[in-house]
Amino acid sequence: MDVAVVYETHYGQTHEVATAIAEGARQAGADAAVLALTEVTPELAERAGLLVVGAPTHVLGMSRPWTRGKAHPQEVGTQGEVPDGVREWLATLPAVEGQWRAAAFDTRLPSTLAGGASHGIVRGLRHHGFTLVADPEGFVVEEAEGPLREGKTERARAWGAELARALAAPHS
Ligand SMILES: Cc1cc2nc3c(=O)[nH]c(=O)nc-3n(C[C@H](O)[C@H](O)[C@H](O)COP(=O)(O)O)c2cc1C
Repeated sequence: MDVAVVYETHYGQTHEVATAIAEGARQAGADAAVLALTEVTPELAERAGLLVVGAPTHVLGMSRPWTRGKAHPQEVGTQGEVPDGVREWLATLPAVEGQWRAAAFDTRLPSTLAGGASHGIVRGLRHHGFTLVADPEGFVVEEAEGPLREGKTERARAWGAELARALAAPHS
């Protein structure tokens, strides 16, 4: 697999962006897969030519158990369980010493004070030794539960194609 687009989502918006990124990567000739956090093993993450990691912004950054609980109050009430988010998943990655490439994105509200989960994702990926091939991207949602702002799906496709082309370029 050339490109693995890994996502956390609670209302489906980040999944939608991840799907569009993979479509764009495929249009540019890459073999791309979209994977939920629970589907990605550290071994698979390490094998992907490019790991693209995305998550919703919660309280200016990556989600935490209590913010995920806010997004799933009915589940917390019944089972007391909140699925892991990208913050916990990043901690499971192996150290890869620079030879593996990655990029990060997030979804966020349309506010200058929105923050962005992608900054924390970038820090986590760098911490594990990944080389970032692009600046992080934020995709705006109109409301917490969506929809994506008009034009963002197209932007995600174009970004996916840019990433695939960066992957095809020689290692720098
Ligand atoms: C508890 C909680 C906190 C949030 N905090 C922020 C925030 O600080 N900044 C922001 O831009 N969006 C914030 N949001 C909105 C999310 O970014 C939005 O729900 C997300 O982009 C939707 O993506 P998803 O459908 O993949 O979960 C928050 C949402 C929740 C549930």
